[in-house]
Amino acid sequence: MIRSIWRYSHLILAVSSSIFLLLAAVTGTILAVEPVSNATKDYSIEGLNEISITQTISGLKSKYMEVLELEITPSNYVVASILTEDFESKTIYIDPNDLSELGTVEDRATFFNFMTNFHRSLFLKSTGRIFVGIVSFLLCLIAITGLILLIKRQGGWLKLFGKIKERNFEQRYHVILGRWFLMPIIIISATGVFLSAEKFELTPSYSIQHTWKENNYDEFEAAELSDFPGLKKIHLNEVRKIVFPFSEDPEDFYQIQLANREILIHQFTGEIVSEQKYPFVQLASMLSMQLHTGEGNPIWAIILFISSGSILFFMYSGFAMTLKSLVKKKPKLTTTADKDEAEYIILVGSETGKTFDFAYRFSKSLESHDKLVHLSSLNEYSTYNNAKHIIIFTATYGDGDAPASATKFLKKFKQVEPKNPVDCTVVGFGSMLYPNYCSYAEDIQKELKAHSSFKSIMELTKINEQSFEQFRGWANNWGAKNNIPVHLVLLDSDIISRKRTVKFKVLDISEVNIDNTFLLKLKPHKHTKFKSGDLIGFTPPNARRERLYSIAKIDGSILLSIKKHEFGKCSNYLGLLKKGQIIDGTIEKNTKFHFPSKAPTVIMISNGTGIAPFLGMIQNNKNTSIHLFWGGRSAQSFNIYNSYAKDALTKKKIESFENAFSREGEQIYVQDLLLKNREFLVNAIENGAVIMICGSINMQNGVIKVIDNILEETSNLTLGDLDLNKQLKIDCY
Ligand SMILES: Cc1cc2nc3c(=O)[nH]c(=O)nc-3n(C[C@H](O)[C@H](O)[C@H](O)COP(=O)(O)O)c2cc1C
Repeated sequence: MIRSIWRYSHLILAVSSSIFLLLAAVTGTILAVEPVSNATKDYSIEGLNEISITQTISGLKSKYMEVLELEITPSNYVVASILTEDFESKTIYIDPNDLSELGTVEDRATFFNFMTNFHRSLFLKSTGRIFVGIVSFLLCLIAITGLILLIKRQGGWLKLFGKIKERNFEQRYHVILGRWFLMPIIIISATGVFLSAEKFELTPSYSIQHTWKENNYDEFEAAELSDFPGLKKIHLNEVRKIVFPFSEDPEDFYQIQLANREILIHQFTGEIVSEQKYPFVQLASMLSMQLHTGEGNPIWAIILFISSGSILFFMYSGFAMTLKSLVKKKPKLTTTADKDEAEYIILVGSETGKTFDFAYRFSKSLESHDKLVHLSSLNEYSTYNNAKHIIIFTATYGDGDAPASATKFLKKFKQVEPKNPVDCTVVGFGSMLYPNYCSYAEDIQKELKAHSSFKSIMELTKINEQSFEQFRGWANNWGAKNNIPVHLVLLDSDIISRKRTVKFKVLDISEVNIDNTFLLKLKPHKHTKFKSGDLIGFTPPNARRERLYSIAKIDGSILLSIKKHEFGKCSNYLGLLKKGQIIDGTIEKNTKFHFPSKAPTVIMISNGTGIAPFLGMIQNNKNTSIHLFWGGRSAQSFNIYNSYAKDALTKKKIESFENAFSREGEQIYVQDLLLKNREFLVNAIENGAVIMICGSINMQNGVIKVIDNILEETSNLTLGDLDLNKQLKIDCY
């Protein structure tokens, strides 16, 4: 909720100021070039701290007929306004060491004058200046809210420069540029606000009032300038400006502006007549000007240039992200039954709506079996007169917080007493990139388990990064448990992305093994591109749904490992195929699960039919060190893959291969093999190994848990790091 407030304020401020902000950012970027180009002039004087001002003043006075002013710029240029013997008035750069003239001060380029006017007032005079002042203020607020959001997103100040979780281009670079340039932008905008406020006299007024006793200086004993006590100790590096006495009137003094004060010096005696410190507001004004323009500090000017330019990117990426979230589909909530007639209650916690898509597919598949289903958000949790099953799908946000449509759930859950006991299941949608992976779903699961009216019929299932295959795996398990064959429906978006149908010839089909698994070898009729890890889809006659299988590319053909399911229309249809028969199928690229040929080591972890894509990858391996772990019920379960494994070992395509059997011998799972090999595993991961996991969702959960624990105990790396470094590839169902 609080995060939403920051997010909405950030967005509203950005939208409302966008056009002016765009103009201010473009002109600001151009103006930042000026101090950099000025810095390229070779007038900068070194060693100003060794030149006393008495030396410079007396030198100038004897060289020229009259000296009006001497200014030391922030770039250490020494600029003198003088009158020559020919009564020519000039403003020149000088070298105070030998008083030579280095060049004439040129008028400022018309282009930069034009840009400054545009930047300050958009050529709209006072109205424009007011606009620009307001836009600076808004920019300051946008940058501050942005920084707060960024800190929250990164998990605190200390993690500001930590790993970035965002993958999407706009999000990722919004964060990357944000952490470098938000602070300079806050400085640019805050100083801009100050300068505008000063222009409209909204800041306290200041002017230095020097006082001295009149007539006190009419009589004096003149001293040599070089002996002036007030001037002797001041060096040029401390001076901003010296205004020379206008006439020989003893009450016309040298006015010397230093960094924090101004002094008046008697022009004949050298006595300090008055000394006044600048008020705080004046110091703030001088500092604001320097910080806002970058004058005299080319490095800061370059930072200003990049920061102003980055505002343009923030505007683009911010609007692109907003647009994407605006065009996202409204959650579908059309289900058959109202809350008190439905037997199946599906409750959803979602921030951006994607979890609703999953819930909707699931609800439609239940409805296809004439079940009465009610779908709503978790926030609408209530009593349900007829409910037998409650299925909760929820995402996690922030630091393990509830997503927008679930923020009220836990409070309501404590207040609402259910009418009947119900079976319940929780599915967490999250991302392993976050330390609190699916933790809001865990919180809900805990609450449900502690409540006597709710019977958890399955352990919590976690779906990483909206993996449809993982979700399908969960749906199949849920279906098996409740005797409802769940066929997840196609949505419009799926239909658009459906692939071209290709004809395949059956080259071979194996016997079914003791686990009801068989191998099917196919050859595409026409030239069709595919790789191990891609998916092939079949829609059996009279079925509405396509079923996907992971491909192994063996000798240029497709090898599939298929487990026959009791209700599996597709697996039973494929099981009846005969050698030479032709079937239709579609190939779906699955680039995220292709073999990482540049990795030094690949660790393949699979169970059951999940070994299939690995068999193809292993056969085509050139020089990657591959370690294969496989889990199944018994040694006999592996028989259908034996010839491939032997071939791989003899041809040295793999370096090691270990089996875990759950129903014989040690009765262990594949994750137990990882525990046994923990040292090897950590070492390989730290040296860039890629881990590929293929098989059942339960196996995936077990394996991920083990890897997570091993890393936590023995390495600085986290699962999130592996995902980010593309060292983790998962294809489970
Ligand atoms: C800003 C942000 C914070 C997130 N925080 C977490 C988190 O703490 N734990 C987690 O498991 N997933 C986290 N996620 C991932 C989402 O839960 C995941 O992408 C989910 O599928 C989104 O579902 P939705 O689109 O229905 O909101 C986060 C995502 C974003 C964009």
